[in-house]
Amino acid sequence: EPPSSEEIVNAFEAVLGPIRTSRPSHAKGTCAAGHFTATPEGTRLSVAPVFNGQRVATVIRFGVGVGNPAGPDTGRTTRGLSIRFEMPSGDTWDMANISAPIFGSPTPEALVAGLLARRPDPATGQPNPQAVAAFVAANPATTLQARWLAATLPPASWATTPYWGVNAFRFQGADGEVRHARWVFEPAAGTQRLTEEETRTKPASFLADELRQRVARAPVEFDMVLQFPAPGDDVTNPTIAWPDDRPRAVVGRLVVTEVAPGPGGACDPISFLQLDMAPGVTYSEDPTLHARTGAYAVSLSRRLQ
Ligand code: HEM
Repeated sequence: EPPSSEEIVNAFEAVLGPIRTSRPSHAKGTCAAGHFTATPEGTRLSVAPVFNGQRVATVIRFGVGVGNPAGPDTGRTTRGLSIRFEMPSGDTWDMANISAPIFGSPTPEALVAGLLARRPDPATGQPNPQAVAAFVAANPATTLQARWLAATLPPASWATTPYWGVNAFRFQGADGEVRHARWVFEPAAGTQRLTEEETRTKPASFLADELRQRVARAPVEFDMVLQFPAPGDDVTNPTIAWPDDRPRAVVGRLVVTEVAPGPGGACDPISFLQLDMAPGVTYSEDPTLHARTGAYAVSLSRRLQ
């Protein structure tokens, strides 16, 4: 039995305290807006309306993978790119992507157990080191994302990192064929990272102003790229990336044209609910994907109370 959405959000609260107004994950963020247009290849590979080749308006949120809205922009955590596609029909499609190719838990069970193992001990206010060590020893897959992040300098800008969707999905093409794929948003500006020294000297909050200045000069753009698995590649485990040499297809371009002048905005009182969208883009068998939407909805209802 996987954990319920309430049990998942309760586990975040056990570590961070009750959810008030900010998200328990990617608590820090800035709203933006823009548009997305599928390439002809995207229209061929998915019959979902978002890939029909027309310009689709988007609500965007750039985030920092911290539990505290005042957390630093310089830490070895993920950055986020969340997108709500608003179809002219009024339908929406949401996604929330991160600046790492892998997730920190192979299953929702491991996510909940990992959070509970890190709950502060009432006596010390700190997690119990034995409980954390025992959990990690029993769940080595939960260390892979942290190891990737420790070995990779943080992005110099929200505009200069790839953002991976991480979970695999099933794309139904115009030919009726259903193909598993993962996506990544590749920055048109190229990948640029902070230097080791900048991770110590940059202010705790620089990403929002950097993006505002950048977008004031010219739109910030990303290519949406699909990656297809080879036989034997695991479509169910988000802690393992598929090798780089797998076939890829550029399916669309995201253009960021506006950044909110300060905190708040259209991205704040919503949650990016990754729904199972039939037809065109549906869930794979990855169990963490199935756990997301319900947990995001419970989190949203608690932070809007
Ligand atoms: C077991 C799987 C997962 C669970 C239970 C989970 C849980 C959550 C929750 C509760 C939130 C806060 C939602 C809100 O209040 O609106 C959140 C946000 C977020 N998650 Fe996940 N998550 C999971 C997997 C993932 C994966 C695989 C990714 C990577 C692509 C990811 C990326 C994000 C991002 C970027 C946000 C911030 C969204 C925003 O900007 O509003 N999550 N997650």
